[in-house]
Amino acid sequence: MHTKPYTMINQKHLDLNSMKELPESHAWLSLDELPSYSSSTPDQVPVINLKDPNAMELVGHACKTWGVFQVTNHGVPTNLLEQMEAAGRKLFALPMQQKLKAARSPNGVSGYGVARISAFFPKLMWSEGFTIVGSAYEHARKLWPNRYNRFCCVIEEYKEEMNKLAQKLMFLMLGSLGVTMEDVKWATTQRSCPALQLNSYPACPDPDRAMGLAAHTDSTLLTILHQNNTSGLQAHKEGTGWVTVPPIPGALVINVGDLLHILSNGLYPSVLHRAMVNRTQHRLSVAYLYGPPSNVQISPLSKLTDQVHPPLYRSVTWSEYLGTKAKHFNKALSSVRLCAPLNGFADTNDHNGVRVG
Ligand SMILES: C=C1C[C@]23C[C@@]1(O)CC[C@H]2[C@@]12CCC[C@@](C)(C(=O)O1)[C@H]2[C@@H]3C(=O)O
Ligand SMILES: O=C(O)CCC(=O)C(=O)O
Ligand SMILES: [Fe+2]
Repeated sequence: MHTKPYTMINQKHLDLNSMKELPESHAWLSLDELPSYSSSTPDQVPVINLKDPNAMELVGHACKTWGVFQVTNHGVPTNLLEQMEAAGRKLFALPMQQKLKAARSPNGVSGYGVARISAFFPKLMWSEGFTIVGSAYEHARKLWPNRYNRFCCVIEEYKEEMNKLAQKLMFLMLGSLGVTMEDVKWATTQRSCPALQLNSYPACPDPDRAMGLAAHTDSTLLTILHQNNTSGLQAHKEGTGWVTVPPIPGALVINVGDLLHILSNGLYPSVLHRAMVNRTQHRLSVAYLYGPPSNVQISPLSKLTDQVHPPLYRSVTWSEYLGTKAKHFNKALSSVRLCAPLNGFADTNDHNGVRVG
């Protein structure tokens, strides 16, 4: 019987795990499109113990200065993080043909596939992803016809714990701005429809020319990221450049997303981040993308605006913003901006200039 060589299932779904060389389709010309500044004191992403009596103040400061921080003592059981990681590992270890049974449809949100931001770049990324919005059941059944139950249970439990942590973080982030949960009633009264994004970055034969996940901001209020023990996540800080967010066992990474940027009227800028790959280790990450209920209008909080600080953004719903992001990618935030910044320069987060590939 004639069997086709397995690596190329279709143009976009190369089996990266079996590649001995970097194919041209994945060879990026330049990975460093944004400047890095040398500094004698290395700048490090803050690590915050959520049981610290000053946690609110520390969170506020981290949101203002970095837009990213790590949290410890967050209340999510370590064994659940381990189970989630194991579930992701099991999923990505399936044969490509099996994974493609749960492929994300061209206009769909959930399922297996390449990074959806690939459409904005001339080169492909060294990663594969699996997105879950709502129930994982339909896709899990296609992946494991007789044994999908365990996977679905872990996902549900993980989402439940992440939702609790997201609420806690919202309380701290808004509290540090002097805003109460009363001022944002939807945050406690209506449930949001978060997304879970599992990312797999196989070991790469030529990591200096490959990109795991290109620089982007998340469209969320906040994102909670669990990374395995392999580094790769980098955050961009104005005046510093790209900084690695090192894996700390048991800690979770928190990103400020575009909707919190809008809600805070730019006081908490969303963080530009990317994932790099390495030669020897397989990296795995799980992102919980948390936003408001999809049809709630999000605009700069009135407590944060006055005549001197006018609202900088028009109101948008999360679902509208996701559409804008899908169309304009890193220009989405400036596309909903009302007034030009006072300094006459682009929005701090207007990363239109990011050129890659
Ligand atoms: C809710 C969502 C946010 C997201 C688009 C999505 O519908 C589901 C996946 C999310 C993700 C994860 C990787 C980075 C990102 C930019 C992407 O392409 O898909 C985000 C999207 C986002 O935050 O806009
Ligand atoms: O893998 C990572 O560290 C980053 C993942 C990420 O940015 C995302 O899923 O939005
Ligand atoms: Fe992200």
